[in-house]
Parts: sequence; structure tokens; C-alpha cells
Amino acid sequence: MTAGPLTTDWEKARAAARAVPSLPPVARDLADALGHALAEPLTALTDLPPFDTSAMDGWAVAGPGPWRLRDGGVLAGGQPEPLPPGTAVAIATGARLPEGADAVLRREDGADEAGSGLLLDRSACPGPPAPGRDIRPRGQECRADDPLLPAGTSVTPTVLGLAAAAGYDRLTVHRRPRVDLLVLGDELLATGLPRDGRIRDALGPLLPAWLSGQGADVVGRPLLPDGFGPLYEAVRDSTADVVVTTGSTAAGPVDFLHDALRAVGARLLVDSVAVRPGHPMLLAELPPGADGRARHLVGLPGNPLAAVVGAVTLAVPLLRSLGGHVDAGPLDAVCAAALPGHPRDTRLLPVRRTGRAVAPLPFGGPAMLRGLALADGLAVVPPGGAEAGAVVEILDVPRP
Ligand SMILES: Nc1nc2c(c(=O)[nH]1)N[C@H]1C(S)=C(S)[C@@H](COP(=O)(O)OP(=O)(O)OC[C@H]3O[C@@H](n4cnc5c(N)ncnc54)[C@H](O)[C@@H]3O)O[C@H]1N2
Ligand code: MOO
Repeated sequence: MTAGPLTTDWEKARAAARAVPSLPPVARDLADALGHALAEPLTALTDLPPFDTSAMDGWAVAGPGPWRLRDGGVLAGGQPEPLPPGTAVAIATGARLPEGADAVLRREDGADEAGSGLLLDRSACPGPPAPGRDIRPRGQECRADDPLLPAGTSVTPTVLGLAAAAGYDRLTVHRRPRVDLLVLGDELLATGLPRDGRIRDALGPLLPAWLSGQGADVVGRPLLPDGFGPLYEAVRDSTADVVVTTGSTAAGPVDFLHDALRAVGARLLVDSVAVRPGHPMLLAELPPGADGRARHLVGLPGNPLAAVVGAVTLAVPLLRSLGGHVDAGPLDAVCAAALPGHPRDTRLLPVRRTGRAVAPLPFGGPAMLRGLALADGLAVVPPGGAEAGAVVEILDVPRP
């Protein structure tokens, strides 16, 4: 390691994690693109709708009524015959409008006169249907080549739907970062009740479920035994874009993270942050991978809430940047009551939201998850605390 221990301001720590460049673009089938970020703008490959379409079930009509009804009807997906003036044909919502039709009469507004073969307009508004009524004209939503979404947009289910509608089978997206999760601590149990001085691992279940939703492919490791050797070897041998460790950041008798980083030739970018809880968190640049790409390690403290604060501060911004996501700015809220702060450091506090106002939750100690599990967000409390009525930034809590 080339940098010495240096506490970083909380905003600067977040900025350092966000500063890493995105991973290269890859092409993915739509079905595999969910959760990636677009590496190029999404441009319409077609007009939408691609042809004039009926917006309602009823009849396509040509000119003023009454109309002579033609046999058959036009269904969605059909190719209709042209419609001569003074005639009408039954049509379904989403069906292509026949050439010559200038409006659609809704099913509930038309009367199909028995015997005469005539269709009468019984709609409340008298006079001929206004041209274009209940038609979705070609290109109403977009024209081919129109920009629909900027690069950096996260591929949500809606984006998949829009891309499919606009003609895409594959999308160019940023590769998702691969994460190796190393959970450290001989005291941790994977199952059962706490016993014999040992406790359950809370972070193995929490982190993969959360970080996957942040656009990462997480490979969870079984609990790693304490000791320099296993940690050093796991970090040295990992080929992931990001190694996330939990525990071992402090100076306890089995806290070997700094030693392991030194031994693999890592460079510390952030070594402790002025935030509570979680201040021993760290961010390091690992020696590059075989392809020359930068690789990183995020060291999260072992106390569970402290680890979540570390992940919000370093891991989430790092993974979002690597994945190429351009996210909206944070939300803020008004403090319903004073939020207690740390005298010198930023504090992240689990809060409950009611409307635009937030209030602190009990059980927000560094080793606890009870408050966080009920929280709607983590309030960013400035040094010294926030008064009732003050506006504070709210960060998202872990979600799938
Ligand atoms: N002398 C000092 N001691 C400590 C300091 C300090 O500044 N000087 N900082 C404290 C703070 S703050 C934190 S946070 C912890 C950070 O410790 P580590 O990152 O080295 O973590 P561990 O010692 O391994 O564990 C701390 C605590 O968390 C429990 N733990 C660990 N992993 C898990 C897990 N996966 N699930 C549930 N609980 C876990 C572990 O049993 C310990 O109780 O250091 C303080 N000490
Ligand atoms: O800051 Mo430690 O992170 O108190 O738990």
C-alpha cells in the first residue's frame, strides 16, 4: 500500500467511489438485460405506433354516417382492405386502420340497424365523428430515430417493454460488475441459534440480496476462517471486479485486512471515513486484472449497521458507476424531530418517513439491524445534528 491511514470526509469518500470508470459495453438479449445500464442512447427503430391504429373496439368509418356496413371485421394483427367513402367495418382496439377510414365509432356509440345493413351514429355528440376520433395515428409516441432514453438509464421492466415496442431484440449495456463477497469472522455461524459465544452471520444474507439489486453479480463465499492466510489468498486469487469484505477493518488481534491489502500490493483510496457508524470502512484499488482493468476492494466494518453504512457510502456508488448507471439525485426530507448527530462526523441514522417528514427510529446502534429493518431511509445527519424542521438528505435502505 502506498497511502497511509487518512480519514476521508464522508462526501469525498462517496465521490471517490463514484469516480471509477464504467465497465465496457456488451450486447445482451432483452431477457438478460434487466438491471444493466444502457451504454448507448435508446433510439426508436420504428414509428410508434408503426401504423394508424384503432384506439377502441367499434367500427372504422369513412366520411359522414350513416354508413353501409361491410362484412367481416379487422382484428389486431390483420391487414385490412381499403374502406370506400360512406362505408364502415367492424374493428378491434389495436387493429390497423383501413386506408380511407377517417375515424372510429365506439361500439357503445353505434347501432347496427337490423335488415338495412346500415350503421348509425348514436353518440351523444351530434354531427359526423371528427376525423381522427379514437385513432392512434402512426408516430404519435415517436418517430423512427427519435431518442427515447439517454445512455446510463437503468434497464427496468418498463425499459425492456419500451425497447421491445421500439423494435429491439438486443441492447447494448454496460457489463455488470462481478463481486466476490468475503465474510470474515470465526465467531460467525451460518445456521441455528447463537451458541458458545458465537453469533449468526447477518451480512452473508443481507449483502448479496441488496447488491444484486444495485446491478452487481455477487458470488457469496462461505464464511472465511480468521487469519492472514485465508484472507490474503482469497483477495489475491479473486478475479472479480470488486471484492467486498466484512469485518477485520479495525485493529483487533485478528483484523488482517490492512496486512492482506499491503501483501497483494493494493493502493488505499479511502482508509476510514468521518461517518458514524462505520468509520473504519475502506476502499482500495487492487492490482489490475489480466485484461488491465482496475479492480477494487471495499472493506466493510463487521458491525452490521456499520457495514450497511459502509456499503451505502462506498460499495453502492462504486457498483453503480462500474455498471454505468446514471442515477437521479438523492431525495430529501424534513426532520419531524431533531436528529441526533456526532460532534465532528456525519451520521447516518435509520428513519421512518410520514409524508415528507422523517423521525428517528430506536435500535440504531452500530451492531443492530432492528431499527434499519423498519426504516424507510437513512438520514444524512450533519456534524452536530439536525434541528426539527431542517431538511436532510435521505439514502435508500437495502432493498432487493
Ligand atoms: N480499539 C478499537 N476498537 C474498535 C474500533 C476502534 O476504532 N478502535 N472501532 C470499532 C468500530 S466503530 C467498529 S465498526 C468495529 C469494526 O470492526 P471490524 O471491521 O474489524 O469487525 P470485527 O471486529 O470483525 O467485528 C466487529 C463486530 O461485528 C460482528 N460481526 C462481524 N461480522 C459480522 C457478520 N457478518 N454478522 C454479524 N455480526 C458480525 C463481530 O462479531 C463483532 O461483534 O471495530 C470496533 N472496535
Ligand atoms: O462505527 Mo463502528 O462502525 O461504531 O460500529
